[in-house]
Amino acid sequence: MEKASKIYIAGHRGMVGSAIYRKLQKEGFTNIITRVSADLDLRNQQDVADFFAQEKPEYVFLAAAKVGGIVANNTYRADFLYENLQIQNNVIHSSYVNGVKKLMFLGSSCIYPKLAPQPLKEEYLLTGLLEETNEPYAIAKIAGIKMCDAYRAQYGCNYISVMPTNLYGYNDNYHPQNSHVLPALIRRFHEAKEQGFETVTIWGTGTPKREFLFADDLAEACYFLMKTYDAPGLINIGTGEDLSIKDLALLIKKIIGYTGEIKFDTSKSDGTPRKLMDVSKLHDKGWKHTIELEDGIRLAYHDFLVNENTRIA
Ligand SMILES: NC(=O)C1=CN([C@@H]2O[C@H](COP(=O)(O)OP(=O)(O)OC[C@H]3O[C@@H](n4cnc5c(N)ncnc54)[C@H](OP(=O)(O)O)[C@@H]3O)[C@@H](O)[C@H]2O)C=CC1
Ligand SMILES: C[C@H]1O[C@H](OP(=O)(O)OP(=O)(O)OC[C@H]2O[C@@H](n3cnc4c(=O)[nH]c(N)nc43)[C@H](O)[C@@H]2O)[C@@H](O)[C@@H](O)C1=O
Repeated sequence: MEKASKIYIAGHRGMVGSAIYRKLQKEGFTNIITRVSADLDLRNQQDVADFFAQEKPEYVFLAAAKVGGIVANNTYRADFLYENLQIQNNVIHSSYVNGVKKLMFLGSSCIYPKLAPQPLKEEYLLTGLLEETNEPYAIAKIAGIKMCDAYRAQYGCNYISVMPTNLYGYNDNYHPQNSHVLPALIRRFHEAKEQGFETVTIWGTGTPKREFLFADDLAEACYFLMKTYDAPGLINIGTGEDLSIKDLALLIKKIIGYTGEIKFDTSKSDGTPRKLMDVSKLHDKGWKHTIELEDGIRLAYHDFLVNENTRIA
């Protein structure tokens, strides 16, 4: 990628897309194109075809998707399948039709079988049943990986698939029901502290383990891989370290300074018991994360506070 290369970031306003946008701007790229969903609904095949024919980007970061936590995934099963298939089919196909040199598709760690051996190696894909709560989303993501590989096989497209672990950071989604666990707990502990609630309720048993990568670290990895990785298949992006939801809650409780009690609502699903990524393939290529969890949570909490008054949901 040259500094004047025409780069399209699909989903540039999202947590991941905005982190990639910041990274490319910091690196001095001068020809980045973006569209908000109100102006270009990526579910609309003709509008996407017209956009690509008109703009002809050379590089594409596909960070647009319908994204949410375990309850959102399990509630809007049809939307997670339909919208993500539509978005990725349209962007990947229109990229091929218009000669995009390289495209990066963002998948997710949920593509792996629920009970696969840990840590998760890339070759474990499709070796077992998926976690029920986010199967629609996972099926869509797996289809995206296979579509990139199929367009490489048939048309020679250099379209790569990267699998991030759970992410958090600036511009995260703090919706009380639809968000992921880390932003959800930042908001819940903050509001409990501000309003003097005696207890904070965590969903599930607190025993599942999760790995968390700061979104700006992910953007660094995406930039690194867009420059250096040209292979079919998939590559994991994570920290290689995980912790239990209970320990995550205790860490966020400490950082926010909440002094009440924690309760567990075991009527809510735990989801996958563990999904620690094996990141040796990425480490062997020369990239490692730099932002550790406690520092990252402090940065995310500050961002939450700064944007608290303008938050819609
Ligand atoms: N958050 C996480 O923990 C993880 C995320 N990922 C992946 O990273 C990518 C980005 O996730 P994240 O940044 O968290 O998500 P966000 O919800 O923060 O951002 C999603 C973006 O997608 C855009 N979008 C959604 N639907 C449409 C549509 N119909 N047309 C056009 N744009 C649309 C939105 O655009 P607009 O703002 O203009 O409406 C938004 O900017 C996704 O592929 C996700 O699967 C992978 C692993 C973990
Ligand atoms: C990135 C990844 O993210 C999702 O999978 P997930 O990691 O299971 O998602 P989650 O962050 O929502 O939950 C993690 C764990 O945390 C527990 N938990 C406790 N209390 C809250 C809580 O208040 N909110 C949420 N959301 N979870 C909570 C929750 O019960 C679960 O045990 C999918 O999008 C999947 O497709 C995917 O790609």
